Amino acid sequence: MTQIDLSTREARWRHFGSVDPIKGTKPTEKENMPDLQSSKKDFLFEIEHVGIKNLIYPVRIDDFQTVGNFEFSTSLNQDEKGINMSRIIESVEKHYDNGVNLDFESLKALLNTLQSVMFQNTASVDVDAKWFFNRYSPITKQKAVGHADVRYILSVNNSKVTRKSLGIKVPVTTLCPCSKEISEYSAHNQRGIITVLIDLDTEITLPSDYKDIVLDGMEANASSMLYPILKRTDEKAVTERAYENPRFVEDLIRLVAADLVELDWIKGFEIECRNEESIHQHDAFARLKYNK
Ligand SMILES: Nc1nc2c(ncn2[C@@H]2O[C@H](COP(=O)(O)OP(=O)(O)OP(=O)(O)O)[C@@H](O)[C@H]2O)c(=O)[nH]1
Repeated sequence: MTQIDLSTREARWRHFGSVDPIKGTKPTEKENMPDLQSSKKDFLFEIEHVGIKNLIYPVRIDDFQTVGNFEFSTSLNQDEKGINMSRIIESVEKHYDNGVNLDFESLKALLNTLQSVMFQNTASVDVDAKWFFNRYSPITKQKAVGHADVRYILSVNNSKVTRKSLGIKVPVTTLCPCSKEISEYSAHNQRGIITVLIDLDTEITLPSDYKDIVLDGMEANASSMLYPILKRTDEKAVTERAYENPRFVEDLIRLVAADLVELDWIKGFEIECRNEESIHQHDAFARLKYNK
């Protein structure tokens, strides 16, 4: 076998089939490239939302750094072919400081940047992230880090906020009331996953702990909330609390709704609880929607 010198990357690439680029005929300088997106004529329809989704970017929630999955969009007029999508991430970068702050004020500032660089009246963001927080065990008060999923949806039209929504998803324990009622002893319980999507009043200033208030409404109404650390005294308390507070999926969403309905900064909501049943292969669920 003839010996080929494969000591450089280039030599190895060639060896594996790489070839030189062809001498092209199209311009390579930006100023000479056609800007198709910016071409103007009648494109039949205006578009409500055009943008990017599944953009994974670092975010900050309270003291924790975490990861956001973003959808950003703007409107597009009938006479414009396309948006300049690279400007979306350029706008995100303008508001990036060791992560994008996940709160409504910071997202609004980001949307205002997007509106101005895109020359569009409306802009929207829909972002999901893991929300970490300190959680203390119920009796021994041992601290650990718990988490829920949080979602922010914000839309602006000119200087007006047209949609402001908060979503939270958290797992809890639900103990079956029927099983408790009919059995000589014990009761089956399961992991319930509660999801709320709340339509917030855009005119009312939110309390600083709005996320915690909603999370408390979701967890405190369950048979038990979940804890990262439980010592024996904690485990006894959690087990007995669940037995004392049995909940169907229907009970739980109604009790969460009763808490949310009292809050004047909430205009409406959708709540779902899905129980991963421990005595079935299927799940049980209940969902309700309420507008004040
Ligand atoms: N509008 C549009 N852009 C797309 C689509 N698919 C990919 N692109 C993006 O087109 C982008 C490049 O276009 P622009 O953002 O307009 O780049 P540019 O014209 O050099 O940017 P500006 O100098 O800000 O005008 C890339 O970021 C691609 O991701 C699509 O379906 N529609």
